[in-house]
Formats: sequence, C-alpha cells, structure tokens
Amino acid sequence: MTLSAPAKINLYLGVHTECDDRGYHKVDSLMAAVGLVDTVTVTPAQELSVQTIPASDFPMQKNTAYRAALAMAERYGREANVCVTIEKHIPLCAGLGGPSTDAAAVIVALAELWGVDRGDPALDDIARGIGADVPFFLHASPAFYVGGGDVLATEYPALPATPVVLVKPREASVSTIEAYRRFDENPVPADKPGAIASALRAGDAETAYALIQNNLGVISAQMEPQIQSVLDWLRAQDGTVAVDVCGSGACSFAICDTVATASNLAASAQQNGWWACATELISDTVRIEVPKK
Ligand SMILES: C[C@@](CO)(OP(=O)(O)O)[C@H](O)COP(=O)(O)OP(=O)(O)OC[C@H]1O[C@@H](n2ccc(N)nc2=O)[C@H](O)[C@@H]1O
Ligand SMILES: Nc1ncnc2c1ncn2[C@@H]1O[C@H](COP(=O)(O)OP(=O)(O)O)[C@@H](O)[C@H]1O
Repeated sequence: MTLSAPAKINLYLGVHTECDDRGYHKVDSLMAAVGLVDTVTVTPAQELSVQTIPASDFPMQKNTAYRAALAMAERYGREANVCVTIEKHIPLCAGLGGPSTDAAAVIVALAELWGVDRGDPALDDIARGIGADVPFFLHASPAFYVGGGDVLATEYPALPATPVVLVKPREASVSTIEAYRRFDENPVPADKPGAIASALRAGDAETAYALIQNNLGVISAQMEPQIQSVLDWLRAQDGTVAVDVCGSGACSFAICDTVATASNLAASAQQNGWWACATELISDTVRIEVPKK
C-alpha cells in the first residue's frame, strides 16, 4: 500500500505560557496541508522494519513511523509485521511536520490493513502519543487544534488550491524543544485566534490569509537569524500575500498571488542558496494512493 504524507504549515500558531501535566504548552494551532509529500509504502513482511530514502542518520527504532507501528500493534493486539519505506521529500527540522505525517501514514496504513475504522478515537490517542502534530494528519485540512495543539476542535471547509512557496536556509535547523524552551524565557503574547477561525469557518480565504500569525516563529527567527533573512526577503517580493514561519521553523512560507509567483520565488530563493519548493494548499492530509490500472 502506498500513501502520500503531506507537509503542513501553521496558518495560526498561538503558544501560551501555561503547560499541561506532560509539560506541553497550551497551544492553539490552525494547520493546513500542502502538496509537498513524503511517499510511504507499507508492505506485509516477516517483521517490522522502517527504511528511509535517502537513508537516515538515526536508528530505525527512533523513527516516528516505527514508533507509530509499535503503538498500533500494542493497542490492537496485533503484530506490526510490515516493511515501511519512506521516500523523504519534506526537509527535517523545518516545522513542516515531516516526522508527524510519516507516523500518521503508518497509523492509516495499519488501520486499513487490520480493518480498523478510520474514525476510531483510539487512532487520535495513538497519534498524539507520537507527537503533538500527528493527529492533524488523520483529519481534514484546514483544521483548528487546541490543548497541546493535539486535540481537534474544528475542521473547516477546504481552502482553494492557493499557491505557496516554502523557503528554508539550508544549514538552519530549529529544535522544537529548544524553541519552546526559549519561548518560556521570553514569551511573546499571541493575538486571539477568533478572527482567523471565523474567516475559515466562512470560507473567506482572503481574510484568513491577512490574519496569519505565529508567536513561536518570532522566537525561532530570533534563534536563527537566517530565518529572519528569509522572512525579510519573502516580504519584500512582489506577489506575496502573507509570509510567516512554519511552526517552530526553520522553514518559512509565503502565500502567493499566482502559481507563477510561487515558482519564480522558489527559483530565486534557490539562487540565494536556500532550499525552496513551490507548492499549493491541499484539502487532503494522509491519503492512500489508489493503484493506477
Ligand atoms: C511547533 C509545532 C507547531 O505545529 O510543530 P513543529 O514546528 O515542530 O512542526 C508543534 O507544536 C510541535 O509539534 P511536534 O513536533 O509534533 O511536537 P512533539 O514531538 O510532540 O514535542 C516536541 C517537544 O516540544 C515541546 N512541546 C510540544 C508541543 C506543545 N504543545 N508544547 C511543548 O512544549 C515539548 O518539549 C516536547 O517534548
Ligand atoms: N520519519 C521521520 N522523518 C524525519 N525525521 C524523523 C523521523 N522520525 C524521527 N525523526 C527525527 O526527528 C527530527 C526532526 O524533528 P522535528 O524537528 O520535530 O521536525 P519538524 O520540525 O520538521 O516537524 C529528525 O532530525 C530526526 O532525528
């Protein structure tokens, strides 16, 4: 079975200083999937294995896909005897949710193989046990998450296939843990999410894009000056409608007026030595690919 596992951007990220029992910050997170995908293949095997292309520099057992398979096996009393191959396209330490979407793809694949209803709430519990962003990839996009950013509050109508450019300084990487730690040292207050949530509920994409914000991204840009350089550059370009950091970074995104703007900006960003990709907002999260006849 082959699945496409998309990246996400945060249209709104509001981190608060309060933390829950796990030490997770209270987070309001409004996420949307984009068309940049990892491709995850899950096939029956003698035992569980996970490999990535290109190969990872960390043990298979630490891969979120491996952890998700074990958690599924434990919950449903089954053996996770599958070989998982992940073609990686989503950059690491980017705030694009790469590890989270890969984990969600394995949850969806095993649920399908074992006849588990995709609406089973246990899947959300397993997902949030792997990481705060994982539940998002099991549901519709865009959607609003509360709690630690891992509890679904509202799914919204699909947004138009809006052009987006993603730009990441190649050497920059921000650890999510470190970004939250620095936030605690010097918290930046967040505006309330009500206005952007209302715009999305009404299907008013233009108003929603004007209200994009991320108070954790402010911290990440302070931690990594190259993120600030990318933000400044994107904001100075013609045709960018809204610009912000993806989650905790180090990637940033711009909503663009046209497909041509997104692809021209990706080309110019690459000439600046940055990783960049022109893509668009999509309405699906993890999806099982139907084999071509
Ligand atoms: C910041 C966000 C925004 O979407 O994502 P990324 O930018 O990393 O993609 C999320 O809040 C991250 O989600 P995710 O990357 O899944 O985080 P996890 O693996 O669950 O947590 C990593 C660490 O971040 C901190 N953490 C995470 C979530 C949260 N609400 N409060 C926290 O303090 C904790 O220190 C935790 O140990
Ligand atoms: N399936 C996976 N794909 C990529 N990285 C993974 C995966 N599973 C675990 N990791 C680890 O997660 C780290 C990136 O995590 P994180 O910074 O939270 O990503 P992001 O911010 O891009 O969502 C990698 O450096 C790697 O060690």
